[in-house]
Amino acid sequence: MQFTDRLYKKAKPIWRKSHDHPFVQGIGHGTLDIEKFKFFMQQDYLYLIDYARLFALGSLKGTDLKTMSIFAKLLDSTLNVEMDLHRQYASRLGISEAELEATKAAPTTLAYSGYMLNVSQRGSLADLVAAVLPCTWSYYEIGTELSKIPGALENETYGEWVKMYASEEFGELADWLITLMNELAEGKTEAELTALEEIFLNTSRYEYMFWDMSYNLQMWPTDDEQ
Ligand SMILES: Cc1ncc(CN)c(N)n1
Repeated sequence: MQFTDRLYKKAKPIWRKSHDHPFVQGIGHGTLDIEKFKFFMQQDYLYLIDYARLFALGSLKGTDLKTMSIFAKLLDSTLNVEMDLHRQYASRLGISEAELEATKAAPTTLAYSGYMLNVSQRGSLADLVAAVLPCTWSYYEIGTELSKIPGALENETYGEWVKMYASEEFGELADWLITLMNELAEGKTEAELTALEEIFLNTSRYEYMFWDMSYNLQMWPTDDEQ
């Protein structure tokens, strides 16, 4: 059994909750309230800025040119393909690029990005990959699953989103990170593997919280005006 099989098995109940979340199902069935999607897009844009930074850090921590160049590809793809989808959606939804970048981070966005960056900055390349893997892998799984719902890919509002995350190109990025995770896990002690597993489970939990935050338009409970 590969290390990522073990991770997948452990995280499955959490991932299942994300798949079944009304936000995710609403995208697949085209029934999601557009205000919730707008909120998600803006928060996700902020999240992706830090997610891109993680790939830059991966390139820095990589010890061979192949690893460095694949992280560079992940960085480019995040900044110029995935975030472009957000920019296009924002323009369709009447949000300017300046507004997108000036979005105030919600507590879950801040906590999730902060956790990933903290683990990756003070840890090893294996810690970094364990932190980002649920993001890429679970989105590919969600995209693929939603793409099987009749009409999901053709939906006027959410079809492009489903297409992006179900695409072969996005799947290749997830596959590459899976392979790297298994390579980096080789020779590690059980205690080290358990620590990686905990990071993977934590970002899986944050993934669920991100859907839930977006569905509930959850900002700071302390501020009246957001
Ligand atoms: C919160 C979150 N997690 C993952 C992804 C996929 N890159 C994303 N866009 N947003």
